[in-house]
Amino acid sequence: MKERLNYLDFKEACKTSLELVNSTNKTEIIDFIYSLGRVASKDIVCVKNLPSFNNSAMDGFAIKYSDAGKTLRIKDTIFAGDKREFESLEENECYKIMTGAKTPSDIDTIVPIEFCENVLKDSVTIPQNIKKGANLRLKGEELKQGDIIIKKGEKINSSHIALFSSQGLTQIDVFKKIKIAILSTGNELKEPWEKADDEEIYNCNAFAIDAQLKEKNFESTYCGVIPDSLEKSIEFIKNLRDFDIIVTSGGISMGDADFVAQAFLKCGLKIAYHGVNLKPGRAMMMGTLNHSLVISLPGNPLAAMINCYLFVIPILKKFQGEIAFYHDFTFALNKKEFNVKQNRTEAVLGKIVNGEFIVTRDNKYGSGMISAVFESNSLVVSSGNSETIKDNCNIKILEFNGKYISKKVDFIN
Ligand SMILES: Nc1nc2c(c(=O)[nH]1)N[C@H]1C(S)=C(S)[C@@H](COP(=O)(O)OP(=O)(O)OC[C@H]3O[C@@H](n4cnc5c(N)ncnc54)[C@H](O)[C@@H]3O)O[C@H]1N2
Ligand code: MOO
Repeated sequence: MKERLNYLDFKEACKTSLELVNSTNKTEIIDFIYSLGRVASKDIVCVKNLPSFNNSAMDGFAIKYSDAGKTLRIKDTIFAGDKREFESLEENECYKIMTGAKTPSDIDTIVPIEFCENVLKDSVTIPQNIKKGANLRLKGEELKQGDIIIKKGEKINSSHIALFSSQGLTQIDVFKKIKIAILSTGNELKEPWEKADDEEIYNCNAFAIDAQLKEKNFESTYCGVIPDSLEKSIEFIKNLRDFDIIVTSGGISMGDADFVAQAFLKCGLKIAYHGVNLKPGRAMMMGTLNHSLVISLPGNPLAAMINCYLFVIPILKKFQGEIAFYHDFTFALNKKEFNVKQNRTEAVLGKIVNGEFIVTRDNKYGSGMISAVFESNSLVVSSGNSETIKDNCNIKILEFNGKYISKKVDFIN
């Protein structure tokens, strides 16, 4: 008789998976315009005060507050980019000034042009009711030299790129992209560009996994289908040495053609676990092979996609050097009661709309289905301690587009 998989508790499997992973230490310096989505490998600090000189926030008049309510002589006009040093103002004098222009050192207030009266070529009447210090942007008020713009391990987003440009920082230290191989298994598979007859199915897992990884900024290489034979599988695996992470799907369960675990073992895999007490997604294996991490997902597409989301994304984030790699959850009101398995962690698909969660197809779908994932945008993970998830109560939800955080939180209901 075949040995039953030794199922690991879901929480234990999540913990073990992440413990197997160390952040990559390979770094490179890249041009800032290509740094979007990459992970900073060093703290990057502000090198130029922001702003780097006192300047006007409005088109208007630069005055001394003590001259409010008076008609003032316009001494000169200052434009953005003007590098001249301006003389101190006498009483009853002001400068006309444009947005972004450097302010003379003795002025303390800017009055927008539309608030002034009698605006002539050489004089203007300033209203009485103005606020001292208004509309001035002060040197270093946003960021000072030495302030941290992005910390090591943070993912670079569009606001970081704005800051890099504002600093003239064109060379950014990032972690090198980790190398990920994606493999499928099964003689029944045809590639989407081949012709599949009724007894054959199209390979959907490889492309679903690749797309999920792309959504989170990872690049992967699709290496093809591992053949359903031990010898050929071993040969195939030997050619994957260059990859940091090898993600497979299928061939991991109890079938006579399920060679994946055996083939990896023959190649030297050290198994961390094989089987998780999770529905769907029980057939899951993880281990290390030389310098690579091997993650074997179930063949059933729905289970493969859910396990990719639950396990693979946090693992890759940690490997890539990100500090925020734990799933974060949100609360939502459960609209419809549904049944869950007892004594087994269950990941239930649903849709969260305006803060309300609606379970997909009353939680009655098979782990081979693809459309149930397509109809959903989130997951509820139940503990196995009760039979139902009641309606009209707040439950913890993992959104497919959810956030990742640096501190572990318990997202299980
Ligand atoms: N006796 C047992 N049988 C099964 C068990 C078990 O514990 N005892 N577990 C079941 C569960 S749960 C799952 S999940 C599957 C997982 O099996 P494998 O990971 O070995 O996957 P396969 O048998 O290779 O395939 C399962 C199913 O998925 C289809 N598949 C595989 N790869 C792809 C792909 N790239 N694209 C689309 N579809 C794919 C494959 O054709 C099968 O229909 O085992 C259960 N059985
Ligand atoms: O455990 Mo399987 O992974 O339900 O489909």
